[in-house]
Amino acid sequence: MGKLTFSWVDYLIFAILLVISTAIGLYYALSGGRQKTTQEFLLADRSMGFVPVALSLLATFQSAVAILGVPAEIYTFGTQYWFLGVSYIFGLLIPAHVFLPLFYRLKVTSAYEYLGLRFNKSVRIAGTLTFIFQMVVYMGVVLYTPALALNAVTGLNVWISVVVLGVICTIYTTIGGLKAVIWTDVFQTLVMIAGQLAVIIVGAQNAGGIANVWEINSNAGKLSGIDFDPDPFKRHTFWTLGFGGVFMMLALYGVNQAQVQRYLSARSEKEAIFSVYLVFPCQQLMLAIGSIMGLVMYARYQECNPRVMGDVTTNDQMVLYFVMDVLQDYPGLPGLFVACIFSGALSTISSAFNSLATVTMADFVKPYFPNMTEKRATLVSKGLACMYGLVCLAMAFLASLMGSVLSAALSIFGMVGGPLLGLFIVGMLFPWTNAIGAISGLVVSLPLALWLGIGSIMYNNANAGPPAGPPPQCLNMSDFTTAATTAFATTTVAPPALTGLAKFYSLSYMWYTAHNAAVVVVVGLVVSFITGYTKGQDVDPRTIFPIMDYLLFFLPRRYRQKLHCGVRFDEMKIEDSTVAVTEDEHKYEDGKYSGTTTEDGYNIVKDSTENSSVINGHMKVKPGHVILETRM
Ligand SMILES: CC(C)(CO)[C@@H](O)C(=O)NCCC(=O)O
Ligand code: NA
Repeated sequence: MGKLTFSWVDYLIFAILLVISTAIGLYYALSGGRQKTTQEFLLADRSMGFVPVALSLLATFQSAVAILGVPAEIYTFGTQYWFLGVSYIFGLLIPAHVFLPLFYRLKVTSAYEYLGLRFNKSVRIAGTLTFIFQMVVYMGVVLYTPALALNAVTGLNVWISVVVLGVICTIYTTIGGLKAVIWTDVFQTLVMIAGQLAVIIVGAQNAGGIANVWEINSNAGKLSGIDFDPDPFKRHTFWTLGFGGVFMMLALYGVNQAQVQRYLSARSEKEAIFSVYLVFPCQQLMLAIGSIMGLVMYARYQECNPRVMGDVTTNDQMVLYFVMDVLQDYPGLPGLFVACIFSGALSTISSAFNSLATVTMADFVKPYFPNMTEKRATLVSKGLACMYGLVCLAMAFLASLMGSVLSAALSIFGMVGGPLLGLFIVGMLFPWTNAIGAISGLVVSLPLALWLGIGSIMYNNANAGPPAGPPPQCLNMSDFTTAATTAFATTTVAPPALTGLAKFYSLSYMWYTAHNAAVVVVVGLVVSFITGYTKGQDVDPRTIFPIMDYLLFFLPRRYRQKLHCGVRFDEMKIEDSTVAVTEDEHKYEDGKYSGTTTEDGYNIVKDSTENSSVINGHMKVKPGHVILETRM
């Protein structure tokens, strides 16, 4: 197979992507508040509507890794992976209704401020460092993947792509702030969808129509039924994907700063929740597009696997090989597809730069320089966004060491995102956890997770079987060799039973997040009870999620209250609300609000009123105000 040749139309389309992305950055550098405040640069002035927020949420973790990885996965192993879509239901509902409202209530800028409010400064810093580590490693994979794949099929130098991507992205992120990041995400998402649809349409046409594609895959047994095998060591089953996947989604959509920042950039909490709802169909669409492309690929290569023929050396090159194969005669389309995979990468690393700048600012700079001027703070934020861009370039070198990129990326989410999710879960659901417990949980879980994850990657690389996929019955191919047949024959040999460490390493990577988060929770609770657990009345009720009220909603209030373990949720409710004070309810004297009923029906019995005031007939409860006692 020759290298993919680009016509001038292809170059033009690719150039348009880069020019429009940079132009959006320039537009937001010169309009609105001109990126002069951190509110604008890091939080888009909290002015975004739900549609751009949703598309941006979608684009953050949808990079060239998924675009190249999902079809290759489906092509090789059949459609089982598609069941990951099941996990999106709870994987998005829980972030929308548990994590998001909590961050809004606490008015944080960095998600890890929560850890400071719930535990202490050390836990907050540990959380932030974990996040930085996760995103920096992930960025390396995201930047390197498209560059490597492009190199394989077009001969374009890997480091040229890496530098073009890194530099363009650093520029528009640094000058345009979060508004530019979100609007380029919107544009790039559309390019991603267009590029993949073009390949599917042309590919399906060549294979005799989509119905034919479906039938070929069906006859070959590629359309997997639901696999209910509970074995957690099996890579993809209904449980690993549909259940383990929920935890991966929680780590990404619940507590990852990149996404939390998008929630906070929305006009209102309602608008933010709505954007998460809108992510659901979009995410399903992306998964379906990737999966169908895998099926179309199979239909084309059912009789002759390019991997076995030696034309393709890794699974990650399959998609580009296929694109080159079917789009060659359509000038412009190869360019569109390359624009599509670059869009995937750009929209991910731009989110990463901006969120990394935000946490570094909020968790490391602001607390130590509280009097910094807004002008200087914005300048520092821009410097940070730019610095992370350069770090990301360096990380691309490291990524060249990983195996299959899709499982590598998802493993990173679980290896580092899992322990981080665990910190939030043990904080939000278990009031007894103290700071020592939380830190211990992280300190035990993270190394264990890295050992499991890296061990698994190394073990699998060392024991990688011959290429799987369609049989090499390339009888019509002149370069068919017996070597290929021999290579293929070994795939049918049953894998040996695994024991000891090998068994440990073979835990499905889809369970990583859940497993690693669970380690934090168990260690966190055990250590808390050994070192003296925190009493319910001593934690800030705003940092706890009253899960019992939801699980046991049918119980009468007074029973449920007993299950609050002393956490003063009722006070929080009033602190958060505005109390309606009608004429005849003005029973209070000298600023005492006793006898007042709040809007949600609580009767204030006792309070401390120094921080309260009556505004337009409403009692406004200011931060710091404590309602000492309430009754329903
Ligand atoms: C994160 C999910 C699973 C969410 O659908 C998906 O977008 C995905 O497989 N991402 C892989 C990582 C990446 O594309 O960078
Ligand atoms: Na992306």
